Amino acid sequence: MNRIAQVCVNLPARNIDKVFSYAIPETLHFLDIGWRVVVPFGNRTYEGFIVALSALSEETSFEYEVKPIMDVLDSQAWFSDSMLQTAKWISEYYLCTLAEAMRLFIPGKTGIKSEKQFGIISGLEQAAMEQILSRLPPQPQAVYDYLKKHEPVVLSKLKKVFGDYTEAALNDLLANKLIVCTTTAKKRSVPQFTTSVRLAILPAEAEIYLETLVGKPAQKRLVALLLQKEEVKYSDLSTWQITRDTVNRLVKAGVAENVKQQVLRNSYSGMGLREQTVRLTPEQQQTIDRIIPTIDEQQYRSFLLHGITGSGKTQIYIEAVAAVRQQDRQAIVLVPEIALTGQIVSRFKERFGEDVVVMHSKLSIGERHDAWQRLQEESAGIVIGARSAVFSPVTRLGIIVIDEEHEFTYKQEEQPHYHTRQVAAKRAELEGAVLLLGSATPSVETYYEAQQGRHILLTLNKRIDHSLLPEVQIVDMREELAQGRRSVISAPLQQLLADTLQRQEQAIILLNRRGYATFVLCRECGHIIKCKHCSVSMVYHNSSNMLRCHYCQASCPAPDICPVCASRYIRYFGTGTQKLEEELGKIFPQARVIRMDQDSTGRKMAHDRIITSFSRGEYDILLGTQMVAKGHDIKNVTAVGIISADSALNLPDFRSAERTFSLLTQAAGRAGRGDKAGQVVIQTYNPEHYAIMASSSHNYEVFYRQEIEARKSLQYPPFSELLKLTVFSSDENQARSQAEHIARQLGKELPYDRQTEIIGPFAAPIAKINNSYRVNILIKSKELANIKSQIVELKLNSRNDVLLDIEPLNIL
Ligand SMILES: Nc1ncnc2c1ncn2[C@@H]1O[C@H](COP(=O)(O)OP(=O)(O)OP(=O)(O)O)[C@@H](O)[C@H]1O
Ligand SMILES: [Zn+2]
Repeated sequence: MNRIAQVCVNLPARNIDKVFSYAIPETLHFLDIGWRVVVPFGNRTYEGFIVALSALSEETSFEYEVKPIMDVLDSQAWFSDSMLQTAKWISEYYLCTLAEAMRLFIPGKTGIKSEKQFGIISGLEQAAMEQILSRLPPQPQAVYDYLKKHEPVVLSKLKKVFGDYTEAALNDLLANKLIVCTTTAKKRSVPQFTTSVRLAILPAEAEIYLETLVGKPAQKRLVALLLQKEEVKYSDLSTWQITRDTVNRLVKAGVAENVKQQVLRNSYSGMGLREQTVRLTPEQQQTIDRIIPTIDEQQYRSFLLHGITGSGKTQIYIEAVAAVRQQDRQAIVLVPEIALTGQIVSRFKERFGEDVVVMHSKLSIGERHDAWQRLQEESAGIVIGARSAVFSPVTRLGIIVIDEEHEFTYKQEEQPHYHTRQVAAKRAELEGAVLLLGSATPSVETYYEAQQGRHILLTLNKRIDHSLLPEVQIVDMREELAQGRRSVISAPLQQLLADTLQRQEQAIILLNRRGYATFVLCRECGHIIKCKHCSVSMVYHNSSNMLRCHYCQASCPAPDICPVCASRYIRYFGTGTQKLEEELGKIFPQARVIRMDQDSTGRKMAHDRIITSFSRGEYDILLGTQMVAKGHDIKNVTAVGIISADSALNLPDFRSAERTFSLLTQAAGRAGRGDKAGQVVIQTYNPEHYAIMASSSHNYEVFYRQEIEARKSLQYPPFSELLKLTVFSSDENQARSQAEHIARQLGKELPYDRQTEIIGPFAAPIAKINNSYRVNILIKSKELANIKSQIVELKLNSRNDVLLDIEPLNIL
């Protein structure tokens, strides 16, 4: 033992953020920085990541006993140097523990599963032991006898045998010092293997052996088969009517042997490979000509590809990735939500076949592990996935593509609150790779950065095949009302749908509220039915006749009478997607309508199935929440209707205009992507708002110019940095007083720092979610560095009742 490893122990706790020293035993002499290992910690076993190594010298002294590393989890280092550095950067920038940051890079929360196990304490005097035991109830006695026979036994096994009273019995035994408890660690992702059988002797010898197998037809069959096929999988044995027994006999005789091979699980395999030749348009060619040379340089470069909807951005990504693969470097391609982007996956698969690995949130940990292993071993060169794929263990990164870079799903809404774009930039920078951001509606921050020269701006201004952007009509819903029309579907939209159906073309309708009625009110007493655990109203779902909370998923049967005044005048208000579906059915009884929202897409890949059958023309109208607006490329869609452009606009958030502009522009951009012209109807109560006007002319620059002025005058990002601090408590007063205390503490330093402003504390607009009250503090600063170090000093980052969101996308 002459080397010491500094290990980041993968502890769930937020209040322990340091590395610990462990000795590297002789048997694991090959260990190096980046390996995942198993280490003892306290009286348990944990996964750890080696972050540094040092030689053990005479002078080294430790405050604690240095224990040896117990085991390894992989057959090579999991973290490359740049992955490790990215993790360190994340922990400093987003104020989380190093373990939290490193966990992002592994499949599952930890690579090992540890479990308690029990054994009896030996060396007790028989008489003394029996005396103690006799004073205990029968259950502990039974457990003790069992342990004596079978020790060591893991907790789950004991529970199976002894049921509910297991823990109480164990506690009794532990308290009386009759048994001991330790933990065992098991690797969580057990690789899958197939076993096959093959000859262990030369074919010529086998031919001779075959002659000796008189009266043993099964063995004879197997030897003959092995001579012919070299190898037979265990799983195929039954097709030849050969049993395991027969195999075992031949193995015993030394004639055959078993071979174990690892199977890599891949749920997307089976997608076809089709050669395709695409001739790039001159615009596409010019764009790719600017990217390729930088890929050859192998230096960090960052591009913003601003291309209108339907301008062929995906093809640019494909060409850039192909250039990276030619250099034998690897690519990470990020999409907002994999379930909604089947099209991009299949286009990459068509071009690159098995070289593509798809990361999906519904993959099992095992499948994820295998996918990552293929990247690590470079048997695959391209990974496509949602935000977490930015952490893929590719060994030689050449490019990171972020499609639809403006999407909010790139921000993780849980601890640590990282933004994929920033992590990607950091990784690309550390590895000398290209970062390619693409969107028809770039985020204001990214576009500003491009203006400042931090990204090279590339533009695509034309749609493929000369198709035109759709014509957009804005319908003022106040006028509709003045004309006595109360339907959620305006006259112009109804006309557009009728024309579209008549031409046998297809329509997409966007309504950003799911359910049937969005609130339930008693006409008599005015009571609105709210969730018991959250401060929001319950939404009525007609398919189940239930009220449901969209925040905590609580549900209850829809009431017939008011729970407060017992009146029968219960009324349902507000239109959700379910009600809209019903309305459409009334107006267009012959139309085939399919709904897509969270309620209709619960099962695995349901999104994909809905989009596929809609694009095959099995439905006329696709209606749903914002997921219908995302990236689909369906040529026969010529009409798009937006029921309410205002739902995002009315949020008290400085990004509400940006959200509205991009949602409308993206939704409108689904129409007229083939050779038929598209038409769009946007319904609104704010027809003169600049976000709505700009989206009706698909004009990003016009929107951006107004928006950036507004941001500047209010000093919002990109002109400042934000930090949101949320205090949680089940007690409303406690949450508020804690938040006030924190605001005072942080405020003390501020007189010297004019650049920083503390807003709040204020109750979050939805003050209570899942029985927990939330009070926010928003900090706005030219430079957050000071305030961040203050937060660390006050240890606010390690408190369990405080959440920190650096550069929040949701300030409410
Ligand atoms: N060079 C080309 N020749 C012919 N067709 C092309 C070419 N490039 C792209 N396409 C086709 O044009 C369509 C639109 O391309 P794509 O989906 O990449 O657009 P996009 O820019 O990503 O649009 P959006 O931002 O709306 O998602 C696709 O059907 C694609 O197959
Ligand atoms: Zn609720």
